[in-house]
Amino acid sequence: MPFRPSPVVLKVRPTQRSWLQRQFRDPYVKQRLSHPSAYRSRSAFKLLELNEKWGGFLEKTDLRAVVDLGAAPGGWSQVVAGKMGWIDEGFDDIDPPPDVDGYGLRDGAKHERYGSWSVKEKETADIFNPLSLKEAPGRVGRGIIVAVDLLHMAPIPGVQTIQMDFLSPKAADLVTAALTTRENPSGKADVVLSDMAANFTGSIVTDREACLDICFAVFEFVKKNLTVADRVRGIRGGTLLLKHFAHPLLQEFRKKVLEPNFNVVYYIKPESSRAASAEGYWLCRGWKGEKDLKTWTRS
Ligand SMILES: C[S@@+](CC[C@H](N)C(=O)[O-])C[C@H]1O[C@@H](n2cnc3c(N)ncnc32)[C@H](O)[C@@H]1O
Repeated sequence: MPFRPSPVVLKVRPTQRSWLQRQFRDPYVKQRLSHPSAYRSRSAFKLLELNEKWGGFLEKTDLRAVVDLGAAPGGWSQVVAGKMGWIDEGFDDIDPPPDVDGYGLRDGAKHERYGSWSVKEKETADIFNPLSLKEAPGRVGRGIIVAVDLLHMAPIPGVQTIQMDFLSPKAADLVTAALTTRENPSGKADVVLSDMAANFTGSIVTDREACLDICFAVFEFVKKNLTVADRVRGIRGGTLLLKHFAHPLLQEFRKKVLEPNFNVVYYIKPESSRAASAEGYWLCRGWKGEKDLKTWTRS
C-alpha cells in the first residue's frame, strides 16, 4: 500500500520539520534517549561534560549544598543528585522504585523518605521548617540540592523543587530558607548552577537585557549565598556556573562583575552545546566574598 501521510504529518510546518530533522540527527538527543539514566534533558550531557573536564566540581567530598536555577525539566538536577549519591548515576527515572508509593510527587507534597519535596512559591510558608538531613528517614545522599524553575518539575530524590520566577523579589530568600538545614545552618551553597534562559524574542536589545537581568539576579544571589573561601578553616570559595549568550555587554559583565570577584573565570562552550547556538557558560571558581566586592552598574 502506498504511504499516505497522516493529517498530523501534513500539519508539520517547514520550521518544525527542520527542527525535527535536527533532533533526529543530534547525537546527544540519541544518547539521551538510549542512556540508562534516562536524563530528562539534552542539557544533562553539558553538565556531565563540564564536570568531567573541569576537575569534577560536583564530586568534591566536602560539597554540602547545590542550587540549580532554571532547572526544569530536571536533567541537571538528576546529574547533581547522582553525583551526591541520592540516585544511582545509572538510575532509570522512568520506572519508579518498586517500594515507593507515588514516586511522582504531588505539588506541595513533602516526600520525607527521599528528603524531597516540590512546592510552588505561594505554598512555601510552612515548608521551610528545616528538616534535619539526618532525621529524614531513608535519606541516602549527602547534602542538599535546591532546584528552581518557572515551570513545574517532576520530583527527583534528594532535590527540593520550588516553582517560581527567580527574578521575583522573594526568590533569593526562599532559596536561602530551603538551603538552611541543621547540617547547613549558614544557608550557603557551595555550587550555584544557572541554566536559566528567557525565551528568545528575536530583538537583540530585548534578549540582551533579559540575559543581563538573569546574570545580575544570579550574581545578587551569589553575593549573599555562595560559600566564601576561608583558608584558616580549609574551606574553598564556591563555584558558579552561569549560562549566557554572546554579546559585548555580557562580556563587560564578565570583566567587571565576575572576574574581580572570583579567583578564575573560564568561558566554556561544551561540545554538547549546539554549534549554531550563541550560548556559552562561565565557570567561576573561588568566590572571594563580599569583603572586597567589585560591582558594576550597567548603562
Ligand atoms: C535550558 S532550560 C534548563 C534545562 C535544565 N538545565 C535541564 O537540564 O533540564 C532553561 C530553564 O530556565 C527557566 N527559566 C527561565 N527564566 C526563569 C526565571 N526567571 N525563573 C525561573 N526559571 C526560569 C525556564 O523555564 C527553563 O525551564
